[in-house]
Amino acid sequence: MSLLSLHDMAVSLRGRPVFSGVSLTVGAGEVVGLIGPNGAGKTTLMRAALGLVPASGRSSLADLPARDRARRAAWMPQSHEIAWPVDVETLVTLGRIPHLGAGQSVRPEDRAAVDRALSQMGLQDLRHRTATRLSGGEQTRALVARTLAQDTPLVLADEPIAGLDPAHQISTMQCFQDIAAQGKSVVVSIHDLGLAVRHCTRLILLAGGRLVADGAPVDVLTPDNLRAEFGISAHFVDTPQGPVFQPLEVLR
Ligand SMILES: Nc1ncnc2c1ncn2[C@@H]1O[C@H](COP(=O)(O)OP(=O)(O)OP(=O)(O)O)[C@@H](O)[C@H]1O
Repeated sequence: MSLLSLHDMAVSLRGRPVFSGVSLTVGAGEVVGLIGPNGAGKTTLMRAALGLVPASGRSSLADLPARDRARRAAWMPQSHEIAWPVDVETLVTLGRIPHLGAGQSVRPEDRAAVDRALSQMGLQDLRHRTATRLSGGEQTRALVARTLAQDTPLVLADEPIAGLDPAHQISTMQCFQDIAAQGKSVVVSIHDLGLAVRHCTRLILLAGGRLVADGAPVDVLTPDNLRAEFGISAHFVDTPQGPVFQPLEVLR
């Protein structure tokens, strides 16, 4: 079952091409890491997939009415700033809006989804704290929880682990794997290639205005791709504890 299908997508911003010719399909049960150097177009690609930025080509999500799209895909933007001084529980409950009718109050199943999301992000003790007064990483976790509470088949998250401590980076990626094990899928832009190879089932490398590679981490993070697109060398080995990837040197 396809949860997202992009065909020949291209975006130009202020007359400057960002990328073109991007086609891909995300099926059920995937954790897809969207990787590429700064400015490669990862954010723009996810926003185009959601219909949030004008694009040519086709996205299976972009043309849906906003409410239907919000029931199919949850979006966590790159900016982890929280605008309103509401408590964490209220913030996370906002993720349930697409499931509620106009004027309908929160139902037991919405509370259950909120509780589950708070627990997945380890936020139970912070649920009554004012979200804007949390630390940066705590605010990020609250926003991930809001995205999870939306309980959609697909999650698109833009650098959701940026700014988290190592334990929360790992547990957030593991949470995405758990979601995938339930048949949902996650597309996550990520700069930490070490965590990407350990937790993503598939990597998509965007660079130089095109989709350079799409496949298993070992097939995408080849020495050639690392040199040509990131300008680095790396140590990448399989160990009994799983794959270990360590960037080593800048090559240019
Ligand atoms: N509103 C905008 N107007 C003009 N150009 C933009 C706009 N937003 C982004 N761009 C440009 O589009 C390109 C892709 O940006 P994008 O944020 O998608 O990259 P990214 O891969 O997510 O980068 P990063 O890893 O730094 O977050 C960049 O060159 C950026 O300068």
